[in-house]
Amino acid sequence: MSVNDRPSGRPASQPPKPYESAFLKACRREPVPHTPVWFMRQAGRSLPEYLKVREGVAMLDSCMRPELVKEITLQPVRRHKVDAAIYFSDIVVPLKAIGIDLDIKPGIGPVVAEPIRTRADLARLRDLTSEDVWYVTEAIGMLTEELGTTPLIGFAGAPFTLASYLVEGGPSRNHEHTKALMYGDPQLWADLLDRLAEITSAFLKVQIEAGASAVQLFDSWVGALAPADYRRSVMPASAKVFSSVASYGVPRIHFGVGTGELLGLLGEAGADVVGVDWRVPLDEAARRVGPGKALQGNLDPAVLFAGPEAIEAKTAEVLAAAEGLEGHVFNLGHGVLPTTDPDTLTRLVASVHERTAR
Ligand SMILES: O=C(O)CCc1c2[nH]c(c1CC(=O)O)Cc1[nH]c(c(CC(=O)O)c1CCC(=O)O)Cc1[nH]c(c(CC(=O)O)c1CCC(=O)O)Cc1[nH]c(c(CCC(=O)O)c1CC(=O)O)C2
Repeated sequence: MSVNDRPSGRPASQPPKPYESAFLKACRREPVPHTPVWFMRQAGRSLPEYLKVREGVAMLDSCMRPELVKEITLQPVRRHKVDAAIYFSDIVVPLKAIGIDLDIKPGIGPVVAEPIRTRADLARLRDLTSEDVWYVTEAIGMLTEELGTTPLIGFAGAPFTLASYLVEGGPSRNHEHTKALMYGDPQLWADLLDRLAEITSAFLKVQIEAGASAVQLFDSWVGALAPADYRRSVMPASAKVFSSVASYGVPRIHFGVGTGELLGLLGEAGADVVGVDWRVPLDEAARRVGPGKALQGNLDPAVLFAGPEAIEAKTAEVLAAAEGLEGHVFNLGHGVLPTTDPDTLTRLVASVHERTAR
């Protein structure tokens, strides 16, 4: 059975639904009891309990063990009382699942053994089936049971960011091979992004059908592009991903770093919620995105190192800029930095809840 024709029904003993949660209401731009909060990278290296359960287990191996994924995903929900869980995985997991030879090297990030740069290489990007990622379905089944009314966010890397890892062979500052392909062979580039859009769509569908109640598409590196190039060379693939999951009716969040000039286009690609990094205040971001979308963000993750008074002041600034928004999900402007004191995160959640209680 392909991912596309899987029934979307849940088992007979249905877990309590997160539909009325503050997080999903904010995504739908409905009134909320308080501004919901979650953090990108809320699970992971900032938490001692994460470091403990990860001891001796390689990153990608940990993503393929449902019990461990469940435990790691729940850790920040228990500790910080965030309004949503994010499925513990990594953006390269679906590529690994279709047989791409890659690893996540500690201190470096994803490294691809044989980069994808020619038309012949495209054949290595086969379709993803739900069987390839059986552990995702199993982990999400367990998670939604335990989470009850707390929503679970599924996620995937967007075609451009995945292409950057595949073409460069690893993390890259300037994306020179990626851009060389994009500008130098537009047809091969379009075919590569379309292939990645198919894989990403299938991966998000698996997560939604297993019980994820929102999804976030991470286009982390797309801020490296000018708007005209984004519109021409990247937006069609990202739009294909968003439209492929539209019929499920779950909120679709779109996030990238350094995307101030692209915010309108990130929304236009088909997002219900646009994620904003710390470089653009939320009121200005709302003008750039236009009506009909919620925003997510945008405290600079480095502010969490500045001490309680500065954290409170910067939090108040973010909330003030968010005051007139149609919908606001509080988050950092990018992932939690690994050396962040987790207590600052717990206090931040409580502070946002207190300041915005209605
Ligand atoms: O700089 C680079 O290109 C490498 C980045 C890198 C990736 N996976 C990686 C690393 C190494 C590392 O973080 O040290 C490797 C990676 N992925 C992850 C972890 C756990 C952690 O951060 O402590 C780690 C570190 C592995 C370890 O514990 O040693 C898990 C992960 N990646 C991701 C997520 C989704 C999320 O952020 O909430 C999550 C789940 C977090 C959660 O459950 O709370 C997403 C991800 N992975 C990745 C990217 C690309 C861009 C970026 O990180 O800035 C992105 C998207 C993004 O954060 O913008 C690639």
